[in-house]
Amino acid sequence: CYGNPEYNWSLNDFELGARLGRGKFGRVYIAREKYTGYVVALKTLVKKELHKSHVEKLILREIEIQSHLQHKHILQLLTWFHDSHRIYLVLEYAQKGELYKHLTNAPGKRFPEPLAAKYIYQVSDALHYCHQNQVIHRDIKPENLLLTITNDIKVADFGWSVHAPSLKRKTMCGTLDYLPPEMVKNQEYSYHVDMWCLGVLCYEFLTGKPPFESEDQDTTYRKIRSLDFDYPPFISSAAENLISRLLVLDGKSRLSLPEVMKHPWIQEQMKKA
Ligand SMILES: Nc1ncnc(NCCc2cnc(NC(=O)Nc3cccc(C(F)(F)F)c3)s2)c1Br
Repeated sequence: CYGNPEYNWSLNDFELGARLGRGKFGRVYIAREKYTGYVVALKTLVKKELHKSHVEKLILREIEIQSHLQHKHILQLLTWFHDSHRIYLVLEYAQKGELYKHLTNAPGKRFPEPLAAKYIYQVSDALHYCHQNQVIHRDIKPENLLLTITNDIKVADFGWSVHAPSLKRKTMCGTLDYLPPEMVKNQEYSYHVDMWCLGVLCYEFLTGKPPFESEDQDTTYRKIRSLDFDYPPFISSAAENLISRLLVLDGKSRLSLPEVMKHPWIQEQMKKA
């Protein structure tokens, strides 16, 4: 039966539904496990694609890391299997899908402060749990956050996460907007990279744009290294205080996650959420 760890899952155990999204390496479908009727998200990854981009090890590391993490704000990897062409990740289904779609559809492409604070709190909670398990996520951004039916955060896609401390280059990555200075300079880094990304995320939630966004990569790099960004007039001073204590060039001087969760802006705004 399905309880025993030796059961070999296969595509035959699932009825595939609509496509939920597509990534560079494959697609995500909503699916139903035939025996229990349990609804999941099925992420398919094309082996040839993974091989071409030399990321096979990353997917195995993701599976290894994810199978040890269990937290209410981390999207659960339920199981995985593969066939001749593909690797399949059987994931918890987040009913409200990708958070970035809600961000781009929001008025002014930004969240009201109470909602932004709630999300930052929940991402901080998930990251604190990861760090307690010696895992750095390294890729916190709106595209990797999902929302449940109750509008709560699920941190997803540990494809780039590593065990701390690390020097692993994040070679092929989408946007540079979230890269911390220590990674831009290819220096040794640790958990603090996630705090930097949290600062970038908070700024983007409140303004609709990441702080160092520019036309070209080099300008983005330069702005990150010189901390060249400013706050639009509508940002509250409490929010500005939190962001300015996360977007700090020296990783060790960034606010810790418990301090983020206790920050006055978070506490104040969550009362209104
Ligand atoms: N509504 C929804 N409810 C649940 N899930 C949804 N989408 C899937 C979210 C994901 C969770 N985990 C993921 N992991 C990877 O993608 N890993 C990945 C991918 C490529 C390469 C690599 C690597 F090989 F480079 F590491 C690793 S995607 C949606 Br929409």
